[in-house]
Amino acid sequence: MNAQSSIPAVTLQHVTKNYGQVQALKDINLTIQQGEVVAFLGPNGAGKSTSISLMLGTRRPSSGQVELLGEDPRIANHRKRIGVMLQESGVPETLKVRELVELFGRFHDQPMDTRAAIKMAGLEEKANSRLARLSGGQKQRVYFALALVGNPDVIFLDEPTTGLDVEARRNFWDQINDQVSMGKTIILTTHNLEEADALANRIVVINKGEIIADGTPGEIKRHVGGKQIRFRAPGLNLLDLQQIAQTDKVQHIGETFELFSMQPEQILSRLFKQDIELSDLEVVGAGLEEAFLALTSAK
Ligand SMILES: Nc1ncnc2c1ncn2[C@@H]1O[C@H](COP(=O)(O)OP(=O)(O)OP(=O)(O)O)[C@@H](O)[C@H]1O
Repeated sequence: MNAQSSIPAVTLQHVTKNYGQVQALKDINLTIQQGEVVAFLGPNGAGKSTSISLMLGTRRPSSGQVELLGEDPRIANHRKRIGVMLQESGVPETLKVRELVELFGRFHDQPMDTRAAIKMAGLEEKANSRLARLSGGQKQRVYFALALVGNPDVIFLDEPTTGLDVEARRNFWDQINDQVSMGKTIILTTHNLEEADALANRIVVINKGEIIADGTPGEIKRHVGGKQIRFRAPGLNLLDLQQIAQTDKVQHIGETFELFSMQPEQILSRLFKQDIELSDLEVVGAGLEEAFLALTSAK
């Protein structure tokens, strides 16, 4: 590792951000190394966009320290090493795709060839179209090309696939994964659990301004307990099951009970000992969605 790449991409130390009475971020501590692909995952209003804006230096923390590539994020020189795809881009819609990509490339010292950036974003057929004539999904690709064209070391993607259909989303994931395989640092925000799982090697779960989990997708899934148990038991009520299972992570959906446990065998054995009749029994590995729900509802 050379000295350049040993500098973290981002550090946040004891960072808080208040908007008037609203405490959007509460004492956040986080280091993202270069080469990591990190997804900020959280519900609406969790503080994801605020975190990104602090990392980009477009907002200042109320207290604490933020560094981008080892320096204050507002240092102009550093801005040349980052690529940003925000939800609102504000770029002129009268320009053609090729013109826009070329223009953005000029803001950087070592831009990519315009054609290469257009190809990477899968926009070859639209290169001569004006932005105003593109669909929402195609515009998102243009914003992606604009984030890439400067050949950045660190790429920020704020909800990159919101509003895309399943196929467009998967195509977009392929393009993001191409950047991952080139060793770029990628920091993205998403509500989409499948997206975090598909792209990131680290997921930071944020809720109500606090980091409530930070790990690989596998670790996040394990955080909630190893297995999901699902069954029907007509004679059983929720409180009794919570007592038998010794957990309150139990849900009653229609006639089906669902619970999470690291020791599903012990719970099942206790249920059988009490002669509780179960039907439609399933024991499966807990998914990211269950992990996320359990994490955010625990707070
Ligand atoms: N400019 C602002 N003025 C006042 N409050 C704000 C401002 N921006 C964000 N907030 C508040 O700060 C909190 C965090 O918002 P933020 O936009 O960072 O969340 P988010 O996780 O990105 O949400 P979403 O997924 O909905 O985009 C919310 O309570 C929000 O209402």
